Amino acid sequence: MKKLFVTATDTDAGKTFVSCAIIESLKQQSKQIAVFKPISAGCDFVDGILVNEDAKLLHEHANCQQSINEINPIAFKQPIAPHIAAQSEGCQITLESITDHFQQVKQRAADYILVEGAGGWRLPIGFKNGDGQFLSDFVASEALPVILIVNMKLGCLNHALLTLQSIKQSGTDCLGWISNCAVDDTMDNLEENIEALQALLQLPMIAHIPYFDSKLSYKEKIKQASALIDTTKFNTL
Ligand SMILES: Nc1ncnc2c1ncn2[C@@H]1O[C@H](COP(=O)(O)OP(=O)(O)OP(=O)(O)O)[C@@H](O)[C@H]1O
Ligand SMILES: C[C@H](N)[C@H](N)CCCCCC(=O)O
Ligand SMILES: [Mg+2]
Repeated sequence: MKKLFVTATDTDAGKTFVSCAIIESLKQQSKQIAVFKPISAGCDFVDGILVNEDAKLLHEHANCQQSINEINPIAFKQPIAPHIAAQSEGCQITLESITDHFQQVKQRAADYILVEGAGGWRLPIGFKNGDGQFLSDFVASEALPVILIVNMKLGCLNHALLTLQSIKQSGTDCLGWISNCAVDDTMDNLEENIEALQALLQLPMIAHIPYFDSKLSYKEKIKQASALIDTTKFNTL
């Protein structure tokens, strides 16, 4: 069973969008894919349970018959930093609970487990005796290979390099990176920025995903994006 952790330079960089494209690309190769979005913030009540849009999208694309609750066990209503949402509800997010929930996903007969982060790499989950705890600690403890999504906009070079530095400091392997135009295709010198990232990150490039016009349906955008994913980069897993 291969595992992937999808992180990004920031929230709204396209982690869910690219995750769905990766899943579709792997499904083309008849793979079974389970998914995990351990923590979400920004949910609606559906039939009495908190449902997050990312969890719904991952549920729609994955093919291991998981429940929404298995995919996304820790969910908060407010679209804010999850540890703050937890505090305001009088609870705490713990590494142990994330690890416990992940055990259930690992029982699935899947070729791949794709895990989507929340926010960026160093997402705080809480503080213990003055020390921060981060979602990246879970990734390191499970030794999940990381895919870094870079949202191509001014400032992304610094964000991408800091993120990779921190991934390496965690002792975690970064499998490759994906450039994603999540907002539009109008970044000045887009090509030169991609070249700079290739030179500076020194990571396999798994895809360049352009901005897909908002007139297309989400399904159609994902279909087109999935054709751009170079899944041969997963062969080393
Ligand atoms: N290449 C793209 N073309 C068009 N729209 C995109 C593209 N990438 C992302 N988007 C859109 O940008 C928005 C943010 O993307 P997404 O929700 O995947 O970000 P995220 O990193 O998963 O955010 P979060 O931290 O909340 O999980 C979504 O509306 C998504 O459909
Ligand atoms: C609500 C949003 N869409 C994300 N799911 C949560 C982003 C948390 C970011 C925390 C931070 O690094 O400041
Ligand atoms: Mg997301």
